[in-house]
Amino acid sequence: MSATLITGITELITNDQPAPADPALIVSEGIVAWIGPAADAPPADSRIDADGTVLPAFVDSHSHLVFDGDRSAEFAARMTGRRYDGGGIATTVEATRSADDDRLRELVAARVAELRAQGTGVIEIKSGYGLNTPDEVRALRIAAEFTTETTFLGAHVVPAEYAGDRAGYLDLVRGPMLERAAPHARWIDVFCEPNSPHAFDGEESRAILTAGRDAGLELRVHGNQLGPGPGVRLAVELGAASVDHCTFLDDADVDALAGSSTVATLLPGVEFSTRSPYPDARRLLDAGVTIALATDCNPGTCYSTSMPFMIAMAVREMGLTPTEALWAATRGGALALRRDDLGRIRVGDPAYLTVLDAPNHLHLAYRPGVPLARPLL
Ligand SMILES: N=CN[C@@H](CCC(=O)O)C(=O)O
Ligand SMILES: [Zn+2]
Repeated sequence: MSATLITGITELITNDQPAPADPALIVSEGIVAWIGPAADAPPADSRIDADGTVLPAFVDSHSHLVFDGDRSAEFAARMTGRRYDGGGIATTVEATRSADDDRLRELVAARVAELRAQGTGVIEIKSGYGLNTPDEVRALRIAAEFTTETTFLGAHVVPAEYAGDRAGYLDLVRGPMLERAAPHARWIDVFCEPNSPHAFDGEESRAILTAGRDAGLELRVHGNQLGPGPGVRLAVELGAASVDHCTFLDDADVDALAGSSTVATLLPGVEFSTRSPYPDARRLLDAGVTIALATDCNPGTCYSTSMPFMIAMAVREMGLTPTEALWAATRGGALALRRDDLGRIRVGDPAYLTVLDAPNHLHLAYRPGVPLARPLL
C-alpha cells in the first residue's frame, strides 16, 4: 500500500469536520486515510506540497456531453435578442446521429478532460441527442465509459419524425426505448417545460418518470427553466433526487422543495448563455432548500465545463456567499446524485481532491475566469 502525505495546505475545506491548524492529509490507494495537523502526520511513502487551498473536487451533477455539431450561431443570435425555446436541440440531434462511435467518444473524452483539468471529480452525463432507440442506447454506452452517473433523457424533446405524433413518441420512450436504455442508465430525466412546444407537459412528464421508476431507474427532472410550470412540484411529489434549473419558482414551489428530499440544482451558465434572469438561490437557501450548482454543459444553453465559473456567477448574481456557492458545487452536487461518499473530505471516502492556486476559497469568485483550480492527485 502506498501512502501520499499532502502538506502546504493554506486552507482545507472539508464540508465535514472543522480542519485543524496547519492541516495535512494522507491518501492511500485512492482513499482519504488520515486528516490532522501536519506536525502529527504519520509516515508516508511520498509527499505533495499543495501550496494552496485544498477542497473536495467539484461534483457536476448535470451535463449533456454526448453530442456533435456546433450551435455558436444560435448563441450569437440570442445575444442580440432571440429567445431560447429548445428548438435548436433538433440541430444537435441531426449532427449527433451522423457521428460515428469513435468520433462521439473522442468528443466526450475531450470535454471530460477539460472539466477534470478545472477541478471536477465526478460528473453526471445524460443522453438526449439520439431520440431514437439505437442512438439513445449508444449515447448511454459511451457516457458509461466516463461515469457511473448516466441518465436516460429520451424525453428531451419530441424529434422531427414524430412532430405530428407526440403520443407515439411518448409510447416509444416509455416502452421499447426505455427497456433498451435502462440497463445502461442509473437515472431517468425529462424536459418538463410547457413553455416550450418541443418539450413535455406535466402529465407527459409524469408518464415518463413513472415508467422509468418502474424500470428501476431513479428520477431527476428539468423543471421551471423557461417559465412557471409543474416540473418542481412533480419532482417533489415523485421523490426525484433533483429538479434542475428552478429559474421561475412561485411560493408553492419553494415550499414544496423546502419540505422535501429533492435538491434544487441551479445552472447559472444557462441564464448567462440565454440572457435570462438568474434563479434566486438566496430565497431557496433561506427557505431551507438544499441546493446544488452544476454546469449543464450542452451545445445549446451553456457550452461551459467550468464549475468555478458557475460558482462566480452564483456569488455575483444569485445571492450566495462564496462559501455557500462552493458547498453547492461540491456537497450539494453529491446530494443531487444521492452520493454520500462525494463532495466532502472525510476519512474513508474516495480522494477526489482539488487544489486552488490561491490562499483561500474566496478566490474562486474573487478571481473569475482565472484557472485557479486543478486536480490535486
Ligand atoms: N433544457 C433542456 N436541455 C438543455 C438544453 C439542450 C439544448 O438546447 O441543446 C438544458 O438543460 O438547458
Ligand atoms: Zn440539461
